[in-house]
Amino acid sequence: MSATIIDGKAFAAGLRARIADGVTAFKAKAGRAPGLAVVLVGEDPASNVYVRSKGKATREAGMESIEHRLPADVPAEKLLALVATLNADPTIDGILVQLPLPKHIDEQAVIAAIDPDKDVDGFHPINAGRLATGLPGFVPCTPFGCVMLLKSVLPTLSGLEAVVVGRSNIVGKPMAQLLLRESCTVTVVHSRTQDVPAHIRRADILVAAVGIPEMIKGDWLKPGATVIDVGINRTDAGLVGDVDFASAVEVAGAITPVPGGVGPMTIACLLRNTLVSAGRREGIAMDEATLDRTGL
Ligand SMILES: Nc1nc2c(c(=O)[nH]1)N[C@@H](CN(C=O)c1ccc(C(=O)N[C@@H](CCC(=O)O)C(=O)O)cc1)CN2
Repeated sequence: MSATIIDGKAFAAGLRARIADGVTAFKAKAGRAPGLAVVLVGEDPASNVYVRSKGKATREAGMESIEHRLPADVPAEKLLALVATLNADPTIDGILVQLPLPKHIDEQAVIAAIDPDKDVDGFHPINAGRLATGLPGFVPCTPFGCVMLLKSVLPTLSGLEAVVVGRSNIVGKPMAQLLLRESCTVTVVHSRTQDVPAHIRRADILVAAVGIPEMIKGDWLKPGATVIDVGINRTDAGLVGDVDFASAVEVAGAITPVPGGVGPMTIACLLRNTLVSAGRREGIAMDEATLDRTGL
């Protein structure tokens, strides 16, 4: 048996087209484009690529992209002052500080300084609390994209056993919350978990976000499971996920590839959150049901 390959690149292209339509409608009503400010500190090569891609995708969707690049040794106060300026700017609907930040800057303090209603990354503790308590807010882009991909291949998530591998604030924890919101039975596996394969073998849905190249093997999977691989690991053999694709594709029912699976959804969902933010800030109802449609 060979699994269905979940084409995140194609799904993200469809979502971005719906966002572009939404932006056109927003502009006609608001008389301005939604604005996304992205802040990059330092010269991390991967972050550089992601920030460039975000700017390009933002402009292609018809939005305003504002980029701020600060040197790696910038004092934290200067970064916090920039965030305060962006918070106060009425033309900015979304603020994103690219992670990771250099070691001398307290990431949590920077995230907490962003206006929660412009926090299109969904990382602010207020948005984490809103997600945990079922209130409307912003959901982190990567897990949000994972749920969209899951819904594109599964008729319902309700009642399914879901295992999330990894407990980061960016992916693992919000992913678990989102799956709970979809009425899954959720287990979070992490570095102290005993007998990880035994947990994974129970999973109808597996989300791997651990950052260990090809850690999860095909014979750890429940046959027919839906596998979402969030890992992006650069190895001598190229870019690989957290799941050993070659063995997993023979056992899973559906699986995301790396690259071309979850990654493209991250930027598409960022654009989605920015458009929704602009709509909320201007009192213009955006059709979230259409934006979040799960068919291609
Ligand atoms: N403030 C944030 N920082 C970071 C986030 C985030 O959501 N907000 N996520 C990651 C990096 N990231 C976006 O910032 C990101 C990662 C991967 C991709 C992507 O499209 N990946 C491609 C492969 C691209 C490659 O060759 O590297 C794929 O998987 O197909 C987009 C965005 C950490 N920081």
